[in-house]
Amino acid sequence: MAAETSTEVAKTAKQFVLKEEVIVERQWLKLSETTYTDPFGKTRTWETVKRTGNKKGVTADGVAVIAVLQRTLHYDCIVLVKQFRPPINGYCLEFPAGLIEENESAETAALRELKEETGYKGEVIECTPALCLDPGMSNSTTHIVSVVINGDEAENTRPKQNLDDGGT
Ligand SMILES: Nc1ncnc2c1ncn2[C@H]1C[C@H](O)[C@@H](COP(=O)(O)OP(=O)(O)O)O1
Repeated sequence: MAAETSTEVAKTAKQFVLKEEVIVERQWLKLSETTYTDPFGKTRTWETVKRTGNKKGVTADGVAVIAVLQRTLHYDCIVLVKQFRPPINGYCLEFPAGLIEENESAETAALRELKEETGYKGEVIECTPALCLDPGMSNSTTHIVSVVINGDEAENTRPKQNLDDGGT
């Protein structure tokens, strides 16, 4: 690595957002122009995507569930769901996931989404803090929730999905 020389400008300025202007807002998402200061104190802009709405009593936008299915005489399995995702015009194999509802805890949302998307009833083991998985584009946050499923229990032997319509 090159040694710092006296001609270089020190990157010392504390960075912060000055303003945010909404360019377009629709039902689910909005695109904004975020004006912020760079490390040298210069004003710059960023294109930012945020979810619309201001849900009360939630600690993140969504949850993703790492669910381990445990059954006697079987290897443990991680449960994934296959879903069509319009932004990529293709199908994804994903952890069961979804948006947290108003005043719902991450743990409750995780078990609800797991039940809706896979039919399994799980038990929460661990939950991460809210994680921002794509901060270069969005402020959207997710809790990753670890769950175990007792596959020997009667209600987990023939799980059935129970999805809503999805989309608009
Ligand atoms: N960008 C978007 N465009 C259209 N519908 C959206 C959307 N983001 C979310 N939705 C809708 C679709 C779903 O009916 C609903 C909630 O989705 P979800 O099941 O909680 O999350 P996920 O899509 O991760 O499974 O929100």
